Amino acid sequence: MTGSVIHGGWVFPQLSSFVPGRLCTRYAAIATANARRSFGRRKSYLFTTNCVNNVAAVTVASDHNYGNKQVISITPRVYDYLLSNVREPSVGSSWFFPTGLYDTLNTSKERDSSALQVLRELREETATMHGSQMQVSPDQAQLLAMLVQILGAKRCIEVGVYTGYSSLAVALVLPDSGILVACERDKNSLEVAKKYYDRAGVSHKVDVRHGLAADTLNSMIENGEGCSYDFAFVDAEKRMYQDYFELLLKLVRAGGLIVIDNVLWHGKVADPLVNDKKTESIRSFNRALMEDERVSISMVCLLAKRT
Ligand SMILES: C[S@@+](CC[C@H](N)C(=O)[O-])C[C@H]1O[C@@H](n2cnc3c(N)ncnc32)[C@H](O)[C@@H]1O
Repeated sequence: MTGSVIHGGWVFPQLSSFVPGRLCTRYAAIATANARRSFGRRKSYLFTTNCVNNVAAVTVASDHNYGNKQVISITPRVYDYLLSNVREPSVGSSWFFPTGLYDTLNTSKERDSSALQVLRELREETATMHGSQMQVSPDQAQLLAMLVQILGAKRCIEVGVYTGYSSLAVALVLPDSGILVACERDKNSLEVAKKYYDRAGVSHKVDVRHGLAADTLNSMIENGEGCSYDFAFVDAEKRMYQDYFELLLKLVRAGGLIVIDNVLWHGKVADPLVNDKKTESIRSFNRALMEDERVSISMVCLLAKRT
């Protein structure tokens, strides 16, 4: 079975030579699963995202290796510009397109203006917390939400919720009948997430699962939920990526989408001098994906600046 491979996105050659301590790259790939032995023929997509944090300068000239495209410098100014074009909700804005959240919220004037700001408020509260750099950036959240909408997803899974920013972005665009299974091992973070699900009026769409994500995913499979999900986002333990991927391939339907974060891992995967366990594990995961004919993949790079 042959899977089509989509290669898109941005290239950061010689990444390790650019202020490596200040670069944090995340990557994601899109994969199409063409076949599953135990679940029959299927097609799903895996999408992985990158984030480059605090990039001082990434300067690369045009090069025929990159199709004569110039790899642009990403500076804080460029990233600020990008962020200024993100529709994170603010009062009166219809960030998330004509369907989903905004329509729902408009049915209740009371909820309207406050709920539209919930993501922003969650981000602000998270910024004061330990581990806040783990949260996806507004542009990443917007992309996740858009992918969910394009897919028409109703049943979603998130592995690694933290305080809930990415899961809230997804839940907000799900239809009222939609569900997001939110897997997280840290109870305290989940308390924050639940508070904001409530405030945004999406608690009924989020099935919070406290515990180790692999256990939760396994129990969902045992529960007969195979091939019943449209979308999954993975943003948890890096050394578990291959396991999460295999479990999610069983849970996500043919034609579904799996998004995997952090696959460039601060640029370390491209640096031969870095050989720690997490980096090695992500490298090996990326290599395996390249060979995996069950899926079509696409690696893209998103930018995020640490606060
Ligand atoms: C990068 S953060 C997730 C950020 C989140 N997606 C957001 O945008 O705010 C990773 C989270 O995964 C959780 N995590 C790590 N390993 C886990 C595991 N084995 N099972 C469940 N959650 C796990 C951590 O507690 C942490 O909250």
